[in-house]
Amino acid sequence: MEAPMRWTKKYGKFYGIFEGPNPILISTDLDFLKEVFIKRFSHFHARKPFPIAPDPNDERGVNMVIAMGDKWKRLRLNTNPAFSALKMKQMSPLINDSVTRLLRCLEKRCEEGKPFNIQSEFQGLTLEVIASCAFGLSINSVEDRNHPFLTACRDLFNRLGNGRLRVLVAFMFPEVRRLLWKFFIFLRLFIKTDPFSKLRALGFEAIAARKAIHDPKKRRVDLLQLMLDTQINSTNGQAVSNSDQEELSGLNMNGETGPTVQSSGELKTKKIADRQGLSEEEIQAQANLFILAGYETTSTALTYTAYELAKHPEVQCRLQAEIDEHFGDDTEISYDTIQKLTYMDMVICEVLRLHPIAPQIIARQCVESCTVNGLHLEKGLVVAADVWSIHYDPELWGPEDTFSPERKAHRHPMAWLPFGAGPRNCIGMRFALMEAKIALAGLLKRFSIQACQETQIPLKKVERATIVPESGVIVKLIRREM
Ligand code: HEM
Repeated sequence: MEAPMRWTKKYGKFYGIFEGPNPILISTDLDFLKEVFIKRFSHFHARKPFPIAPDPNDERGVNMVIAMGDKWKRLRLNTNPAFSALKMKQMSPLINDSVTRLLRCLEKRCEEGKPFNIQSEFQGLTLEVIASCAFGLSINSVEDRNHPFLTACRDLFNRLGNGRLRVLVAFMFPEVRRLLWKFFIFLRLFIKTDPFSKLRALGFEAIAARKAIHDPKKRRVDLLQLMLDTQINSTNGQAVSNSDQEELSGLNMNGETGPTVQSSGELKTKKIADRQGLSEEEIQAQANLFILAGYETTSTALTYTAYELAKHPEVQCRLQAEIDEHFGDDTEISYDTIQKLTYMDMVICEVLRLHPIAPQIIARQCVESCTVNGLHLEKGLVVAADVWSIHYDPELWGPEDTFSPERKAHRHPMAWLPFGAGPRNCIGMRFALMEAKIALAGLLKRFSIQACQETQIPLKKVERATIVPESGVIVKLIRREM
């Protein structure tokens, strides 16, 4: 976590490291990063290769994070509409249901009057929400902390943090990556109880269950259904609905240069092929990915927010005033009202600036040699943003590195990177922010979060697949006078 910050202080805005034999250029030069991530995207559309992963061009079972080139573009084009503002609004009642259950649990915590780890409450919430939206499953992990789905996901994230030796071997000898991956797939044929296999099986079950529903009145609007609809639409020769065309125009291999998908190199405009619907294997792979990408990240964002609010009661009071002004006694926290909470937005932005959750993934691989701002970059080179140094840069954010939501009025498009940047940024950003805001509005309307003796300040963090508090965040809840 701290190493790139130290190196940036020592070597400046550009320097290189090797991961095994693989060269990585690390930079904090915002204009250069803007070229790589946004403007020259057609030369940098691949991610840094994952140490142990399937072949990115593999037709089956590749998810959007791993896929490259035309394969990635087709997955993203087909999935983007599911994350539009309209679809978020339609999905928000599902989130509200889970938040209502969360509030009942928090009511009990408050009555007990004892300190508790708020991270595990948020984990129950975000897993329930993403399982509902990505798989159509009702798992009630908000109340049932030992739900097999929740334990499988926790187990999976703990495992992702282990296996450093495997990762080291894969970095040192890139040619064994695919072999290692095939070996693990082979093992899974026999060990059907591992969390990956469980998730995969659940994904296929969910697709089959959804396909068996023929009554349009029973149709749910969720991520799974919207991905299945791409199959129907493409059979009709209409891969995406007209209302989604606008959303799709935002995805552009050329970054900022206009709505048409065009590029140099191998990425050509292939409108029909791009919009060909998703296969079942692909839907299952994306649904699994959403569980992994949406569960721990969003619960961690909520946990860091609780930590900062507990430490800064004055910010919490101002946020509560904003929530009271907009919500009155309504029980349902509507999507439209959430959009009006400008201070809430500033608070979350500031939390994610101080606590980036997945900065290590914000990197691109050069797929075609080129020169960017006078620097020649060879095909295969990985360019990574040093997110920590950028987020804590006093020239960008002012001399204080304390929590101060008001400072948001900013800046360069590459100065704030919690969700990455460019056409390959986080597809779930809108979803995560909506969920976090609904949860916080519900919570802060009824309770105040209070730091106590057990609250670890400063917070120790640990780097696993994401960067999380080492032992959660312990707080107390106090009921508000209404
Ligand atoms: C606070 C919560 C979240 C954070 C901080 C976060 C962060 C990130 C980051 C940093 C990236 C890499 C972006 C880049 O390389 O430019 C990413 C990618 C991604 N995220 Fe998120 N994420 C969050 C929530 C979610 C949710 C809820 C979902 C799905 C429901 C999701 C799905 C994805 C996917 C599929 C990608 C890969 C996109 C691609 O390669 O085209 N994320 N996320």
